[in-house]
Amino acid sequence: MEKEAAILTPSVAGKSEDQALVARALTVDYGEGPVLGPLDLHLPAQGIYTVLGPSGSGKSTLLKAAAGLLPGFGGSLIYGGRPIGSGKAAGAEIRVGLVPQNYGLLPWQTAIANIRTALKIARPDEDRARREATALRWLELMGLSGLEGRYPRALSGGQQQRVAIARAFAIRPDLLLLDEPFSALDAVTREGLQRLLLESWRQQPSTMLFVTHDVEEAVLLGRKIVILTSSAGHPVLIDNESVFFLADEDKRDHETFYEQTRHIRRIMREGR
Ligand SMILES: Nc1ncnc2c1ncn2[C@@H]1O[C@H](COP(=O)(O)OP(=O)(O)OP(=O)(O)O)[C@@H](O)[C@H]1O
Repeated sequence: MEKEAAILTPSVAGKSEDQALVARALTVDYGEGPVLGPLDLHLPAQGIYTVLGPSGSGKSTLLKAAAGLLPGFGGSLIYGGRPIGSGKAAGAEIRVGLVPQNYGLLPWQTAIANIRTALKIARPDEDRARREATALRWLELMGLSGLEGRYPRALSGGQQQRVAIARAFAIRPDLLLLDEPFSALDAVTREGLQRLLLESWRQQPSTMLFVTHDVEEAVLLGRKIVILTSSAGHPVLIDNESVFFLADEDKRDHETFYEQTRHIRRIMREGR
């Protein structure tokens, strides 16, 4: 186990504390009463954290707050020691990659142009050839070679979703926010992308908040699992290291994986 942990854990010693994503008494109210919180979280940097909860429990709202896209919220949200503001993107200092539920692609740009645009904004100092190679590589990794020149309207839902994932990864963000990123994909593509996500994270360990409805996916990918309950209130934070540090090929068949999914299903049923 120790050997595996050494292989699988990126070297983040000393970094994770001061770079953590921290929510303190975070509350969100769109005008008709609180829909999230008060929420307290401390998620060390460079970890994958999966977020589960019933429909309407505030998962997307949490991601929007972390992306700095809400007009306002109560309490505080801090990443890397800096407050994430409201009403504006999280700020030039924090590079944020976001895969929203509706993919957020620019409809007037082709698949590759969507990635180019994001790279131009997030990596203005990189030369053009490098940005182009990055965009092409991510499209290829997502199984989209040959579709670079297509506009979003000429792509299937699952293809659009993969362009959005490619765009988010390509910018090498500090904070990667994914809202049900694999929901439109078939089971085989989904499993392939789950593996790719873990591999990419190991090579480029960002702090990742990953919203999903799928308990197995949450257990497979998360180092910790945040469970939001149906009413605004206390989230449950589950330590999932015993599964996280298993070798990928063993995870799904492992007794620990099975036990953890059962445990989480029970919490989701009982709300605590
Ligand atoms: N812009 C908005 N204005 C008013 N209410 C909103 C807005 N966005 C979300 N809500 C409400 O806030 C609550 C939380 O919504 P949110 O989308 O965060 O839930 P979710 O857990 O992501 O749901 P789902 O799993 O269905 O995607 C819901 O009751 C929703 O109706």
